[in-house]
Amino acid sequence: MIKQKGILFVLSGPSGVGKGTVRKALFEKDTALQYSISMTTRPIRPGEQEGVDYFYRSKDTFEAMIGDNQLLEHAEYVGNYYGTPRDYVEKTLDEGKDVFLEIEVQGALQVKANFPEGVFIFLSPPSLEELKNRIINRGTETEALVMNRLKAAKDEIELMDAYDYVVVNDKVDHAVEKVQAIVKSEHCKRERVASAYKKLLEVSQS
Ligand SMILES: Nc1nc2c(ncn2[C@@H]2O[C@H](COP(=O)(O)OP(=O)(O)O)[C@@H](O)[C@H]2O)c(=O)[nH]1
Ligand SMILES: Nc1ncnc2c1ncn2[C@@H]1O[C@H](COP(=O)(O)OP(=O)(O)O)[C@@H](O)[C@H]1O
Repeated sequence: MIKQKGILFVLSGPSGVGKGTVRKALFEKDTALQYSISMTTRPIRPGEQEGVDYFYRSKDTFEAMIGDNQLLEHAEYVGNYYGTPRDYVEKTLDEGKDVFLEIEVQGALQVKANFPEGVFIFLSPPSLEELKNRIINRGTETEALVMNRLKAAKDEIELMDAYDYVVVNDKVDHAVEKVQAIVKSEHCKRERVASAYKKLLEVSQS
């Protein structure tokens, strides 16, 4: 019997909406999802670790990887590059394990164009006012960068339609539960399709 490939889940949405927070809370629960660690040219922040939060690389190294087609997608976001190493994703899906990406909107749309069978989840803020508060409270950005990120967020929210699911991040626990429900439902859907396919083959062979 052919081994089934894993499912690619993509969590995306504007900066500051809580993607990182929701993803970390999701991975603290018992989950079989495999997180794909991204590569970035942005400086490491206090408390972050190489190979845990990101692979931190120079602009030259990043551009060489783009040239070698080693990234599944990449985007320039507020002055820095971010990208998903292709090898890890392909190898893990081939092993039958689900992969989870947490990326910004331009990158998610590139993945969708190349990998339409993925499951695309848009994490939405309860309001733009709350999004602004979250970015300011996080305290990682200067005032000019906060405004940049908010401007980007308004454009990104307009792209919500391209996603399979929208999850509002009102409370972290609620958002995590909704993402878990999506993962479960996608597995059920796949099992139903696989079992219907198996039955059809049995009928045609009898
Ligand atoms: N396209 C793309 N975006 C990414 C990737 N990794 C992280 N991002 C996104 O890049 C944006 C900026 O990330 P970061 O600098 O860590 O800031 P923060 O998420 O706002 O704390 C966020 O929206 C991330 O989700 C990636 O591999 N590809
Ligand atoms: N549901 C929520 N309610 C209140 N604050 C939140 C919620 N989710 C995330 N936050 C806070 O918002 C800020 C941005 O979250 P973060 O996970 O860094 O966003 P992103 O990864 O989308 O840029 C952080 O300070 C985080 O603690």
